[in-house]
Amino acid sequence: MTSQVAILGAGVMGETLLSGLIRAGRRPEELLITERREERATELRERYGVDVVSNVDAAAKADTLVLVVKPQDMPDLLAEIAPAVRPSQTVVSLAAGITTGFIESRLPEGVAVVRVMPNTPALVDEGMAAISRGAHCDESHLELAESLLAATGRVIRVPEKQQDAVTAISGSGPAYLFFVVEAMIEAGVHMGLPRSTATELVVQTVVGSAKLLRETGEHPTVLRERVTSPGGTTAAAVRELEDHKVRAAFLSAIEAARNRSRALAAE
Ligand SMILES: NC(=O)C1=CN([C@@H]2O[C@H](COP(=O)(O)OP(=O)(O)OC[C@H]3O[C@@H](n4cnc5c(N)ncnc54)[C@H](O)[C@@H]3O)[C@@H](O)[C@H]2O)C=CC1
Ligand SMILES: O=C(O)[C@@H]1CCC=N1
Repeated sequence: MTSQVAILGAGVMGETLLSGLIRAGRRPEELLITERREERATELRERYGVDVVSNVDAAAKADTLVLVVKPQDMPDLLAEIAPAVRPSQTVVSLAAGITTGFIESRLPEGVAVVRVMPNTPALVDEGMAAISRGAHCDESHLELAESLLAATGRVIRVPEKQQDAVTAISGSGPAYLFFVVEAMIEAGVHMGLPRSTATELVVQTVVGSAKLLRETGEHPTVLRERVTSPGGTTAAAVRELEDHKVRAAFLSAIEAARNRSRALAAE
């Protein structure tokens, strides 16, 4: 029998993982999904050729259970699957804020739980995921989680106490960058550029800058200084950003995300 992976909750992140696993060569027969919304289940069954089953059937059949429901839906999902879960299975949770202890305490004793924080660039195989071990994990469980996430990008291991900060940085991070992109496009439109021109300029600038950061390994300050000619345009812009406390706003925003992650398990 083939080793099966079930994705429980196939919304944005569940589909991101599902599509990545299929791109990486997993056969639809090796995958199962569960989804509360019927029209969404039909859509994914047609798009990927995977079986859609109930949560209990997924828990009974699959070797690996990947939990991708919202943190607020996690208690009900765990209560539903707990009677079918066995200690030979591995449970991988992608939910923000939900600790391995929270999951372990609601499943049979001894089940290995791995906590993961992924992000949406996984959809184009440029994801960043951080994984942490629960109380009953050994190296094989971490490697299993790594092999799932490596299908869609990079994976690092972090102690679980860092996961709320990771969530605030790389989990939510794409949204901050899209926010900056929106603002830059808007600025171009304000100055009279056609929206399509502004969009092309901004998107390629973001992609190019990301590539420059990664490929040179230079510190961002050094790269920024290279763009900033004395008395020039960039210096004028950066001064405005500092005057408007954009750096401080990022610090507060990311701390707010970290605090929200901490609070989610208590809801
Ligand atoms: N969207 C993102 O960028 C990221 C999301 N996450 C985490 O992934 C999880 C899911 O987030 P999204 O995909 O954005 O939310 P979503 O709302 O798009 O997906 C959740 C899906 O789970 C389904 N669902 C809820 N309860 C269910 C149940 N009992 N049985 C079966 N299906 C059920 C819903 O119908 C929905 O399709 C969250 O815990 C979130 O913290 C983590 C990192 C990034
Ligand atoms: O906004 C959220 O709660 C989820 C977790 C990280 C990204 N999206």
